[in-house]
Order: sequence, then structure tokens, then C-alpha cells
Amino acid sequence: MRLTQCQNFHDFRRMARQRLPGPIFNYIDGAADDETTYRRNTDAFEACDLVPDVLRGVAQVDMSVTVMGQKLALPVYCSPTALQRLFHHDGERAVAAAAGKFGTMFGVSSLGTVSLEEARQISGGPQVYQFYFHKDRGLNREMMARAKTAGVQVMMLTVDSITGGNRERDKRTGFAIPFRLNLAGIAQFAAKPAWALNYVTHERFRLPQLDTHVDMGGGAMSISRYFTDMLDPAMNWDDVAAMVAEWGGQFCLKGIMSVEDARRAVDIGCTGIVLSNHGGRQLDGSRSAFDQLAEIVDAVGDRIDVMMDGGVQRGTHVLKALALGAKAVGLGRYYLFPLAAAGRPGVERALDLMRIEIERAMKLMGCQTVADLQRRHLRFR
Ligand SMILES: Cc1cc2nc3c(=O)[nH]c(=O)nc-3n(C[C@H](O)[C@H](O)[C@H](O)COP(=O)(O)O)c2cc1C
Repeated sequence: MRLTQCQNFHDFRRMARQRLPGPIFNYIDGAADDETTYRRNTDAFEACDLVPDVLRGVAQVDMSVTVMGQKLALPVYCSPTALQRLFHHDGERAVAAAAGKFGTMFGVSSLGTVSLEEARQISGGPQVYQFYFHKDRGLNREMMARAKTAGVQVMMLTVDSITGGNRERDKRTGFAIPFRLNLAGIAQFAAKPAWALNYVTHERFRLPQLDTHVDMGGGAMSISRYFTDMLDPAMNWDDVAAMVAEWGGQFCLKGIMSVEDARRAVDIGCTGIVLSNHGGRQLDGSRSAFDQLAEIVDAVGDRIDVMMDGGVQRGTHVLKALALGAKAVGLGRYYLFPLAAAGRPGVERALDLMRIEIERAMKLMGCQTVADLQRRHLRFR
């Protein structure tokens, strides 16, 4: 399969599956427990229909939005994801460059494989630093100071990962960092020699955000042990309030779902929240962000920027979320499969297809600007 044959999410996913060793494909594609939340994330968009206006003079369409003080040319951004150089040797470099080209925002994960400083130099677009809260408060402060020095515009604290989700596909393959593959996993790596060749002929795999704290080489600290040993399950609202004050800029919480928590985020001075269930990878059975969106927008939408992610595969999904009041929509696997399939050209093609789909759908909906999209354009079945 070739990149030019990829027309949508499913095509990119198929191409990524052909290229990646099974354990890595399943790490991206998988989710927690029975993966019910993962499935619902996309299905939720089918719960309502778009009701278009016509004859609205849509020769020019402006897709830009302003979210957390950042002007984005598109109402979608690349949500932070871990370990991107495992998926393609260019990893975050490819995503940062593609996001910059399309004038949108991208996130670098604490578990990113390219340094946030390097990503900042590659992309002209606004950058999010996705942060986990460590037991070591000094480390938290150090990481925020580092992000500030690098010129990161938005701090994003992930709050839905207080403990690791139950990813049974990874247990079956033995996927872990450092690799601890079982026999079946090793066989699947052997079946994809092109990936293996790229992996060994490019620079060593690193986690530059955590380099000095997590030893990947000797197998001393795996990612799951990073979660259990270094992150602080005692984190509470007071801890986060202190971080928000210390950062003193755009700060959002990723993984808020309840109205109660959304109000608290406003109270402690956050400028944004992302409704998210981590792509179904954490609490299986939790509600989808799209299902929960209207309730949250109604409660706090006039005081804080509400974003959402999870299951977005189409421009029309984005339009539905915007119509309910989301300020912008995060993409996860939508750009990860293209990254795995073809690196930077893959991510660029995916973002371009998304741009074309959003523009076309806005025209067909009779909307010149994102602000024209209203609740009245949606009817729930
Ligand atoms: C492979 C993978 C790695 C991820 N790594 C992180 C991470 O390091 N930090 C984080 O906050 N979210 C992470 N996420 C969650 C995404 O940021 C986003 O919330 C999710 O992918 C959205 O769902 P979608 O993939 O259906 O679009 C990850 C998701 C995937 C698929």
C-alpha cells in the first residue's frame, strides 16, 4: 500500500499495520480492558446528525480558531503522545514539522522521544508540553522551568493517568520499554525487517524529557514502573493549583470529565480543559468526551476554553464537536497511524485531508467561520 492510496483514517491504519511490528501496532491501536470506551469514542459522533444551512455565500471559509491564547489555522491539533520515534524514526520531528506547516498546535509528551527544545526549533506552530505529576516536586519545578526556557506556550497536565490502564494487548505481546518481548512478540519483530533496520540505523532511542531520571539502557526502569514508582498518585487539587500559579501562563488539564472537576479547574486558574479518556486507554467504561461535551460547555464554557479528544477520524466529527461548543479538537491515532505509515509526508497528508474535509463540510453546512457553527446545526437522534 502506498501513501497516495490513503484517503482516510482506515487506510492509514492499514498501511501502518503493514509497516509496524505487531507489538508496536497494537500499542498504538489498543486500549484498556474490553476497549468499550475506545469504540464508543468514534461511535458517539453517530449519535447526532448535521442539519445544514444553504445559500450562505461560502466562497471563502475561515477555519481558524483561537484557543488558550494561540491562533490556530485549523480547529484541530496534534495531541501529545508518547514514544513517537518507535513508530517512525523521525517521530516528534515529523509531527512538529507537519503541525507547523499547517499552522496548528502540537504536543510533546513527557514520554516523548525528541526533546521539547528541539521540537520547538522545528515547528513554527504553538507547542504544548504534556506533563505528568512526579512525586519529586523538585523534578516538577525543573521540568516546568525547562519548558518555559524553551518557549513552550501551553502547559498541559494529564490527570487521567494516576495509575496505568489495563492494556491487555500489550500484556499479550510483552510490549514494554525497554522491550521485554515474549517469543510471539520477537517473531513479529522479525517479520518486519524494514522497521528493524530503520530502528537500528538511526540514533539511539531516548526519552530526553526524563533522561536524567529514567534509565532506559539497563532495563532499570520500564515505562510502567515510571508510572508506578515516579508519578504521584496522591496528587490533588492543591498540588495542581500551586503548579498553575508557578507556571503563570496558559495551563490546561487533560482528562477532565465531570462538571464538578471542570468548575474546579476554573477556580484554580486553569485557562483550558481537555475532555478526554486518553483514547480509551485508561478507564474502560468511562464516557466519551463527545457524549459529555455539551454538559461541560454549558457549565464552564464561558469561563474556560473547552477542548476535547477521542475517536476523531473525520472533518464532520470535528464540526460536530465545534457545534457543541468545543474551542478545538485533539487528534491522536488520526496522526499516529500516518506517522507510522510514512513519517512526515504521512502526517502532512493526514492533516491536509483533514483540512480539506473541514473546509468542505463547513461549506456544505453554510458556515463561513467556526463561530457560525451552532447547536442548532445538530440534531440528536
Ligand atoms: C500511542 C498513544 C500514546 C499516547 N501517549 C500519551 C501521552 O504520553 N500523554 C498523554 O497525555 N496522552 C497520551 N495519549 C492520548 C492522546 O493524547 C489522546 O488523548 C488520544 O489519543 C485521543 O484519542 P484518539 O487516539 O482516538 O484520537 C496517547 C495515545 C496513544 C494512542
